[in-house]
Amino acid sequence: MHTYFRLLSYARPISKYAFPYLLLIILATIFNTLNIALLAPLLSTLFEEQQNLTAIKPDSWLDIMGWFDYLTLSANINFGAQKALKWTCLAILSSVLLSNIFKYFSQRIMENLRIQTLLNLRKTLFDHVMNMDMLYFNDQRKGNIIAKIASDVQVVQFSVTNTLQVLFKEPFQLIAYLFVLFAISFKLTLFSILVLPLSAWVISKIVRKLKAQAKEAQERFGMMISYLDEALSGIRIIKGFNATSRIKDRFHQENIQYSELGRKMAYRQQLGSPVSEFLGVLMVTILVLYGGNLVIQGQGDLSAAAFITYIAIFSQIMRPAKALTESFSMINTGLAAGERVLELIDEKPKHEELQGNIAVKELKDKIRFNQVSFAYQKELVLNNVSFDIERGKTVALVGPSGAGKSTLMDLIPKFIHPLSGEISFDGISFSNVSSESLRSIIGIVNQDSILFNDSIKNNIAFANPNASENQIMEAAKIANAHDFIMETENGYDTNIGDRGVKLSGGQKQRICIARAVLMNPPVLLLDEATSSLDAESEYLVQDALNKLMENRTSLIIAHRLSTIQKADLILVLDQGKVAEQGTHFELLFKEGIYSRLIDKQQFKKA
Ligand SMILES: Nc1ncnc2c1ncn2[C@@H]1O[C@H](COP(=O)(O)OP(=O)(O)OP(=O)(O)O)[C@@H](O)[C@H]1O
Repeated sequence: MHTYFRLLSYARPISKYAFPYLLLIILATIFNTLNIALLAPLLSTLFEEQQNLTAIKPDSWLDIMGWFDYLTLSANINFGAQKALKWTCLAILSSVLLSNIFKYFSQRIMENLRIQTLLNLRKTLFDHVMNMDMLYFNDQRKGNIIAKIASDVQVVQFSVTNTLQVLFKEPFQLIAYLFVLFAISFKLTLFSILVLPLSAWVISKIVRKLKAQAKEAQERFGMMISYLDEALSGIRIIKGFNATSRIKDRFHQENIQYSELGRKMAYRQQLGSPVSEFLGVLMVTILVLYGGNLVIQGQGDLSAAAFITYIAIFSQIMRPAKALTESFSMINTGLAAGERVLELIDEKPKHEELQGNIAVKELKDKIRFNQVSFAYQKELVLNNVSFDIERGKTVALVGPSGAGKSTLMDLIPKFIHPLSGEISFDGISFSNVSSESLRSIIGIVNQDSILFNDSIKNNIAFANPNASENQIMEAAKIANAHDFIMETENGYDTNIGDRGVKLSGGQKQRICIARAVLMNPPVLLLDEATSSLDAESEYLVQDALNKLMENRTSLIIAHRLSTIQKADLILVLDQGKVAEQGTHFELLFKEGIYSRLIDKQQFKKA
């Protein structure tokens, strides 16, 4: 129940919807009940003996059936049977019309509430995911997150608001029907109320298992989205490795399992309806036998018309009862999805306390690493690393694969936080520096050029959406990208496809460089591409990078000898430790790891 109310809190302000909804639903219920209750006067108008009619005014206003009889009989006596029939029909018709008008507007209100919940919940989820720290995504399946935001939320809003609708509406309808039933025959209604809980018990037995199945199904769906995402983003590799049939098979297996679960759930869900229908008819039969006997024996004051009306209403009473039980079966699916959604909302960023609130604007002196260690799990990936990145200088990171270069670089924009030791920015501890301000002065140019399915213009202006066309063009010129951009179909407005598929490797890199040029950050983090480009493209990229690095403080994961040679400081990382540091010639002279790396020609001679 706690889950339910938490989910419902996303429909805030609920009072905005609740009061008008309640009012409309009460009106709709009254008129809906009236039009069935009017069956009795209709039948008596048709079948009553037309002689010696006397209309008796009922004693209490609560005796509605008595009032109906009184009014129709009065009409019958005063205007004749035909006119009375016309009046009754008109009353039924108006009542149906009014009930439907109120029902329609109540549904509109509920729809607004549904949309509001969906909007709020999805926004909260997405905002929350975007605020999580980078390591969170390490342990998460992307598909699972997508499934939660895209589909679970939909299930939640549907089932939660639907239950709300049923919970608000059907009890009123139930009470209204019961009220009329009691008005027709107290004895018979008392008898039937005793049999009602039986059907509720049988149905609850059927739906109990649904929640666990629903949860499993949603998790499977998340898995399927994950496979789909991996398959689509890795399509080139999959085809290249002739792995299409294996991937198809894996997806198919997942699809089968998901469908199987869906089938089991549907079977169980669908069992609810026929069972409750059968139980309903069973109860009506029992009533017909019992009540019919009362009528035949002339016991009690039940007329034939009242008895038929009674049966008509009683068969209707099963509908709200059925809707209630069905919505309880559906709420299980909703709650299972709700728990998955709330699980994500409750996930807290691991290092919230290290966000810091001192805003930095520029680097005046240096970024200092003082005995910094870091571990993703247990094993130290960085071990007591100390060095300075001085303003205006270029520091190159070199070392074998897995040495910890990218990890070290991720520490600077505070994507991850040191396990021990301290990083400081102009003497201010990183834990006090606001991540946002820090990131606003850091430009990142990555190996896997992250581009979005948008125009070239918008991709370059990503960090600076208010940049003018001229500024964008200038940046592209510095990044040696302007010429090829002009050759594309729509120039700067050309769409580059998913992750930039329509561009070559070198072109993608130059767009990323243009993006950094436009951002014009004082500090630059650069991961030099390892993928080989042709000589021409290589030259253009390298030239663009050189221009980008001019007059900036840069930390580079270097793969090119030319970059390394130019660096003010080279940091040789090995198994998480700074094995050597110095300039190119100092390190060559040492004849340590660095000179061996150079000997092995691990660097590109660009
Ligand atoms: N997100 C992660 N979760 C867990 N372990 C990680 C993660 N990223 C890297 N590692 C591990 O940390 C170690 C250092 O990795 P890192 O990527 O920093 O090395 P690198 O020097 O940049 O390597 P390369 O030159 O191959 O990119 C490796 O052993 C790697 O397995």
